Amino acid sequence: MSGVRGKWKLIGISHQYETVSKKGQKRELLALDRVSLTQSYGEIVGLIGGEGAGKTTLAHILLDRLTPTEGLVTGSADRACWLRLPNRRSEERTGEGYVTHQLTKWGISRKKLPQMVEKIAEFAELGELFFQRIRSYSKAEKVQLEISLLLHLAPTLIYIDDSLLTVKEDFYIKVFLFLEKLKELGSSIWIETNHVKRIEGYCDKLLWLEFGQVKYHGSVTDVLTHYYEYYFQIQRRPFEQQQSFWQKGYRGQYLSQEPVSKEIIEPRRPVLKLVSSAEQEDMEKAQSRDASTTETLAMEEPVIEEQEQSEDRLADLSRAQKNRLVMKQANLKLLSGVALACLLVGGAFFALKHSPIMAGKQQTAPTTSSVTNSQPNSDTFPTSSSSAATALGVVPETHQVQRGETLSQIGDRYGISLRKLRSWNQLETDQISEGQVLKLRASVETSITTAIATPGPLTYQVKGGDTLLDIAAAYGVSLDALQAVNQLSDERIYTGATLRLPDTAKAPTTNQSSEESKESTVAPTPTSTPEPVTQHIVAKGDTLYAIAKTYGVEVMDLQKANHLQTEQLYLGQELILP
Ligand SMILES: Nc1ncnc2c1ncn2[C@@H]1O[C@H](COP(=O)(O)OP(=O)(O)OP(=O)(O)O)[C@@H](O)[C@H]1O
Repeated sequence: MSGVRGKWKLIGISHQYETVSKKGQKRELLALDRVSLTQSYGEIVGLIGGEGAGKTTLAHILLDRLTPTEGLVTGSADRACWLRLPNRRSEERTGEGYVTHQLTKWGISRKKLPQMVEKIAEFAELGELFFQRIRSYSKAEKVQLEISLLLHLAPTLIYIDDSLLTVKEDFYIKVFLFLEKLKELGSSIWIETNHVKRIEGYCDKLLWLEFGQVKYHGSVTDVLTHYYEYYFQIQRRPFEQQQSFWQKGYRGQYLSQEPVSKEIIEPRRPVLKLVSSAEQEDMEKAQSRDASTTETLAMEEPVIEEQEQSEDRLADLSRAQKNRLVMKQANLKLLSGVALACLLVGGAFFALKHSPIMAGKQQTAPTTSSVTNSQPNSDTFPTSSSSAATALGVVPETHQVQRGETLSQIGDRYGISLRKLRSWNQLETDQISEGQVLKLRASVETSITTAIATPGPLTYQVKGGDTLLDIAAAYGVSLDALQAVNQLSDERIYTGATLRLPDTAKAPTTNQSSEESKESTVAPTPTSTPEPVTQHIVAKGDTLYAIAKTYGVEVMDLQKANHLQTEQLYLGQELILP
């Protein structure tokens, strides 16, 4: 195999799945949300994050088995494969028969076959078992067979899942020693795991995903510092609060609460999937970031496993969702459109310049955007422009209407349905005027805060992603009370619907758990002066700036009071209000 140099570049990768509830309700689930990073070849990357964080989805995209709904992937892998156990049909073969069959499929010549089979058998440490049917193997033995085969194919991209953890310790170490050799040859190695401890010593980098978003990507030490701090903060809270916290994050991944029309279900056309080698070469040259040469970008269809992908996905879905409902993860939406664009444009600019598709899109620059927060990412692109962000599918928070623009044009530009645009901006018609600032995202917190800040009837207009529980918690009323005043028999609510708030509703505290809210139904009315608040618990979507604004304090004072060196916040973090 020839050595491979260069980098993977993932720019604004998003992926949506259509899910169907037991009641037949269709909803869009954002499994990956604007994932952007660069990752050098020749390194082992540990992919961590809770169940349903998007690891497998990302793997499918890297392996070119799935086209992301949005975003750009550049990378070079002329032999890509991942560790999957032999399927049922293959299990009828002997280890030897299976290995021979797979090697033949990969185009290994007849001459080389016997020698390679022998090497693989030796590495697999299966002894006589190698000549018996795979169906009699234990899971660990199947993994030993499969990983030995994969390693000897010397792939340029190898994706290893958690099943590697089932093998005995000495075999495990042997695999990593072999991976070190592959690294030297330039292979990209991605290892997915929910058991960080087992892999941390072997990885060069960690990529931590939570609810489809990149939390951190960088050195093992850096990422783990944040990773443990994050989980520690969550674990310190009472169990009910933890559950409510995970559930909230889980629900937040759904783009809509109501049945979606066909228009929304259909995935948006990806901006660009793989760029050609020439384009990538141009991009890298122009960036002067490295003098790497690029090889063919066509990722070969891995023939190692023959299982139907759809079957796997269904299994994954039920497992992930079940587990997550019990308790997992959190969603800290740290990336904003423009902050992300800042990371992207350096790399993106040249891709845009050299890609005819992107070049066309560059004309349509969003005119406004607002920064919420950015997130550390060790490999980032320099400076930004909003046009690049738009072209890459990175949507800013707002858009200022230009002369002659229509709502539908704006929707098309950002890939947002008219229905969502209307609902997020509380538009009764499609009439918009020049200079008007339109929201391009739904935000429970923002809308709740706005609602309470504006004197008027005690109502709340449901936004995409809201749940009844969130709204009840935010206003400090019980779920029952909210259901009762709105005569709701269940928790279903629809985007755009106007909900009455019980008279006991108080100023929103978005970080309140549902349990807390149930206990605090006796509260001042929204018109009365709220009690002085001394602390704020960081909730989803919070930024230091937004918190400071809400409480009428200076960002610097907030930082000082909480000894914060940066603007980085964590979900559940308790902030003292100066
Ligand atoms: N084919 C699919 N259709 C609908 N939803 C899906 C599909 N595949 C995955 N999902 C959902 O997308 C989200 C991300 O799933 P993914 O399998 O990528 O996560 P993961 O990090 O690999 O999780 P795990 O560690 O449980 O394997 C989950 O909520 C999952 O339920």
